[in-house]
Amino acid sequence: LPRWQMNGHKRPLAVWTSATAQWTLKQKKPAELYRIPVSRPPILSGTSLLGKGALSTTSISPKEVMLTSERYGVQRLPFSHVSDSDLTFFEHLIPGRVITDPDELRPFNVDWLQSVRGCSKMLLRPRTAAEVSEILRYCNKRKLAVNPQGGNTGLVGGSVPVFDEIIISTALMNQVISFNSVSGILVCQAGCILENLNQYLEELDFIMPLDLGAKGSCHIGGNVATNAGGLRLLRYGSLRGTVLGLEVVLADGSILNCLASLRKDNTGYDLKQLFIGSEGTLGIITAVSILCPRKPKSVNLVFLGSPFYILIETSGSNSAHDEEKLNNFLEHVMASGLVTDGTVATEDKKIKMLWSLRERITEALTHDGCVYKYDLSLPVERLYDLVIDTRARLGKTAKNVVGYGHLGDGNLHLNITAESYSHSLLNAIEPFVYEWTAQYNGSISAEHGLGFKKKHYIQYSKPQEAVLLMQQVKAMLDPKGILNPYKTLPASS
Ligand SMILES: O=C(O)CC[C@@H](O)C(=O)O
Ligand SMILES: [Zn+2]
Repeated sequence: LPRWQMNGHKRPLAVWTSATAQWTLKQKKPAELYRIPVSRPPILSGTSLLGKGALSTTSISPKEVMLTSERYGVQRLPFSHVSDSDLTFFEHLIPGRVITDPDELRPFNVDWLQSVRGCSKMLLRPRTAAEVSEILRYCNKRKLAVNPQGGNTGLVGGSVPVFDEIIISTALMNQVISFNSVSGILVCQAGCILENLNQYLEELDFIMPLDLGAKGSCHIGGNVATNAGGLRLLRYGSLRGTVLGLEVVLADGSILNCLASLRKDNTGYDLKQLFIGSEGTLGIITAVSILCPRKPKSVNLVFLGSPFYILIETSGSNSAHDEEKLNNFLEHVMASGLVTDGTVATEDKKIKMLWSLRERITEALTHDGCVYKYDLSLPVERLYDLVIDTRARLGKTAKNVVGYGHLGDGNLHLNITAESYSHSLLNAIEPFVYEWTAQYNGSISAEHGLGFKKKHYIQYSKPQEAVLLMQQVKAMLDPKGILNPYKTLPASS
């Protein structure tokens, strides 16, 4: 018999507040008030990913990750090399915020998955858009390549340098600029950590419109730059809808202030959309204006099982009404035999516990060995077929082939594990997975971006004309190609 655990415990209603909290750069620092541990713990013991808001302590990896340039055989483009006079310039511009110590630099050169590694010799920690502007103006003149970096939680190798690009960290740009509790519009700097922003908003009876497993480390600027999807997309829509404005520093150092806080604005091209999802290749996002929903007064989470497990969260304003609707749904799916078991949670602690089962799958997979990740948009009815076909194709050459994701969004996370990295396994997976996806007009990157690892496969999801136009836009905005090179787009032929 199904074991329904209908939890009767009700949480108190959130306290209404009409106060408009105005934060300025000179006021309290929310990111400091809400400093919390990172959600994604280190993969290898001894490798620290702590302290993205502050510099990590020295960490020694027991097994050094192979250099990206060696593993993938990439040639360095003819950018300048950082010289002593460059160092003097940056130390004068942002004293005490130029990192050159190799031990301190190590975690910023390696991605969270420990799958790609660059060899940057310099990390800069600006606090303001004006400082980012000075940095880029100088780098552009000197033809020094840069790698913008937020929380370094990306999964496609987009957030770490490929060679010796200068890392520009957003970590110290962590101030809330303003929040309007009538409109729900938050304006903040790019380096605010997603979870800190959510906690800040919850106290004001609002929430962030996005939520990710990496929330404890990822920065809102990085979320926007990669157009991160996550766990609330089905409910609140993508960042392409909720982001109302951006402040961006362009390759030549000019500051594009499109930080509008308007729900409607039809004056010309919507330039902010160019930077959403551009992965730091067109400009560095320094501030974000984002529309935040009210904190729901009633939340229900159901964890259901048949051949698959599924988590469904409902959020609304009337718990009696919400529970009645949910119970009708549950009776229906149970009676039809679609669902054989499950549990319902309304209590905060249990909701968090159930969500952590879902949020920590990525981390769990890293314990199974080397992980090959695919993030695909497919027609929902085809979603799992790819897992079955991949399993059949790879046979024993893979350890595990698993599929999970965001069913409501038609987004499959296909993950293949093996004892160690091998070119031959990679060649058995790619382009098979991309061809499979393209035959159903899917997308080869639903929400993770193309970064370094997927840039050569863009043509499986975009026509040649679109790729060409993207390359032209890139050449116009960044003629010297200094912004996050080797990422997102294949080199123009
Ligand atoms: O690790 C993955 O493949 C997916 C990561 C993330 O997008 C998730 O939905 O948990
Ligand atoms: Zn996901």
